[in-house]
Amino acid sequence: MYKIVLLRHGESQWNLENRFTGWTDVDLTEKGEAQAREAGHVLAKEGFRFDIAFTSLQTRANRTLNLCLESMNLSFIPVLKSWRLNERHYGALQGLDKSETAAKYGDEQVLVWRRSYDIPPPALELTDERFPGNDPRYADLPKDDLPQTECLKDCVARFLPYWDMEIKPRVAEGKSVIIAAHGNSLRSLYKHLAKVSDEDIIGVNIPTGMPLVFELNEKFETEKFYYLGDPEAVKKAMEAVANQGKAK
Ligand SMILES: O=C(O)[C@H](O)COP(=O)(O)O
Repeated sequence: MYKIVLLRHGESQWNLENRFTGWTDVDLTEKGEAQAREAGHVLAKEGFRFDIAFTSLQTRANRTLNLCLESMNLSFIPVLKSWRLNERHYGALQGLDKSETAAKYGDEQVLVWRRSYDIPPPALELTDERFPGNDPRYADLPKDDLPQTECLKDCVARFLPYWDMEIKPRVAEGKSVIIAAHGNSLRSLYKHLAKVSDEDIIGVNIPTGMPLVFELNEKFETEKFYYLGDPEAVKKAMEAVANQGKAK
């Protein structure tokens, strides 16, 4: 049996401000840092120990991973980073307040933009300063891979090849793996591992800083998955994420 851990970054500055973030590279708040350390403590207490870690090219996930590993005394393990684990690109919504956007366009429309499987938010213009082609960290990416917006289906399409080629083989050879990434990039992997339908994925919300464990059999089929931590706190945190996209 294999166990892998998925960890969404701790609270970011724009989580706190309730703004659409996507590929905007915001940092953690103090609470987010504390959540990352706490995730490490919980994992250590439950007997987890990692051989290798995977994360995105975004500061909030990178720092969450570092703080988590530090509190587990595992700062020395190899860390592989890829843009394929980045948050789903939120297109022209990036920077906007989620509740204000819901007040303007309606809760239903915002739910579609946030959670539907195949309807992307409005796209950025190529000339927009928020376009990732203007960010040197993506300079080596083929132009066609640079998103102007993404729906979850697009995110699945970029995440799964990385899972298959880089992460899964390490797990298969017996390495214990943690993946520190983002709400929607982790929903992509969640959808795949838990075999969630295109319709049902709309109801899946991943809270910040709470380790999510997947237990997989030899065929890489999910036997069970669960969050570590107090179930009531997890439930509340998931509801809070769902409510972020509603008008006040
Ligand atoms: O990109 C963002 O705004 C968040 O990281 C995830 O947001 P969501 O829960 O609104 O999809």
